[in-house]
Amino acid sequence: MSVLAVSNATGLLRRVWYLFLQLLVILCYVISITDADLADNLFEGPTLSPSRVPLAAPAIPDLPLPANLPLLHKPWKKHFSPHGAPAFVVAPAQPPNYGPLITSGHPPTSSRLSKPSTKKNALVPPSVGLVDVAPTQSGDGTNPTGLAQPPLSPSVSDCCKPDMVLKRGSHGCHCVYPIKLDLLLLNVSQNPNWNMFLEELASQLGLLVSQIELINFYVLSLSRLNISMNITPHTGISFSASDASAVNSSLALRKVHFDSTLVGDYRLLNLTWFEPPAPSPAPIVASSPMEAPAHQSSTSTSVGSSKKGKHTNWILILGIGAAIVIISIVSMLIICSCAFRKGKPKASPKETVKPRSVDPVSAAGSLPHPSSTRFIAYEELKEATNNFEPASILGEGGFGRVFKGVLSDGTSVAIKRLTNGGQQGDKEFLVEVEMLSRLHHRNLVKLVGYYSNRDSSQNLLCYELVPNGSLEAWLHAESYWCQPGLTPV
Ligand SMILES: Nc1ncnc2c1ncn2[C@@H]1O[C@H](COP(=O)(O)OP(=O)(O)OP(=O)(O)O)[C@@H](O)[C@H]1O
Repeated sequence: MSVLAVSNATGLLRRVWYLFLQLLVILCYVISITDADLADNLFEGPTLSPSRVPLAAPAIPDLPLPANLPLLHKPWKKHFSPHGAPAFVVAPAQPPNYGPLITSGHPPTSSRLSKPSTKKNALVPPSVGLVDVAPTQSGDGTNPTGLAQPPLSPSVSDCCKPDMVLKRGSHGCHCVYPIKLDLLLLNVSQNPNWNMFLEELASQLGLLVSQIELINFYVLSLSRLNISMNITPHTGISFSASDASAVNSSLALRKVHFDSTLVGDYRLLNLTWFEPPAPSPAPIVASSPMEAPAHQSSTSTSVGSSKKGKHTNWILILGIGAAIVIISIVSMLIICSCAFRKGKPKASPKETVKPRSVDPVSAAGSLPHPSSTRFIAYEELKEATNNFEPASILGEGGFGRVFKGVLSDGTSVAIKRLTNGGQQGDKEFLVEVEMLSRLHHRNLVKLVGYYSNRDSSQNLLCYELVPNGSLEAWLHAESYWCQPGLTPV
């Protein structure tokens, strides 16, 4: 393989290597981005727990979520955090700011709040529940406000999976994914009709009353109440994105109006939309009750799903990386093979010079002749020097005698007849002719032409005649011209 081809291949390899490094950098960047997403997912995991529903919601725009929420990459649940959540509102996940008006019938304990979405036999309609669970009315000392408690659903068991609740009115353990709502009621009357409240809420949200379950409440002041509820889907196991968005929109923009004699104005503190974790419906019936707290179960489930996502992402990253490496290697091989193929014709500098500068054979038995100067027939040279008569000798050098002559076109020339140098001499002669024919300088005698015949071992060079003899002749005139066979020009 020639030096040229090797250097070309090295350059290409270097380029391919740079390309490979660039791809590697891009891959690292992709990995870092994906890692950030993974970190986000992991961070987000625990927040999926119903017990960690954020109350101090981040600021969000006033506008409700669009009706067509993205269905791809759906989170397991979505928080529709309304705007303007009052800072003094007590988070459901945190110990409420109990004042002297805490109701005694159903003290809102944090343990209840940690499992808001699981209920046992919550099949009692609100009206019945109201009768069953309503606390003692005002004036009993336990509830100084005299506020009638909302009809909370009975306590529950852990029949359902995390984030799921029992569907009201169903038989067995029929679990569904709810929408969790936290409303701040700003002007609750002394003795509100909670049934009417639920009816108004359900009708304006396009729901059935049986779909709404009140799960907790905090009394914040004389007329303020923080109430939590689950809304279960009428059909299927979860709400669609558009349904959830519609509920969020209606409440966030306060399109739902309650009778002023009931609860007055309100604020949507939090809305959480739960969804099945996979596109395929989640199993409806849970296998066994869970001993662990719902918070832990849910958290572990979330982390598990995050791990699944992480695993999938890593497979994707590894796949992309492997593809890049394979493509790089294949490209490198292709480029190398192309380079070597290109390098072959350029075999060697020696070989490249010959075909370019030497013509095909001009006489039988002769080597290829140089094209850069004129080939003069032997007969013409013979004629020009009178058959190389001794009288035309100009001098003699190391390679042979030099004859004075006149070519057929009248050019006076000095013809150097080289002594036999053998086949190797022929080669060297032709190379020299090639070189001499390309040399042009005012102090150099111009080569007019040449004659070469390998068979007869005749090699002659024909120069321009330099009149007035040589410098040596002028310096040593007598001794020079006295040499036998030499005559002044
Ligand atoms: N172009 C020329 N015109 C006139 N005379 C020439 C020319 N070339 C050579 N001569 C004469 O022929 C003699 C021999 O020349 P040649 O070139 O063969 O040998 P050289 O240069 O003297 O020595 P060497 O053989 O070592 O190169 C020269 O001394 C010169 O007198």
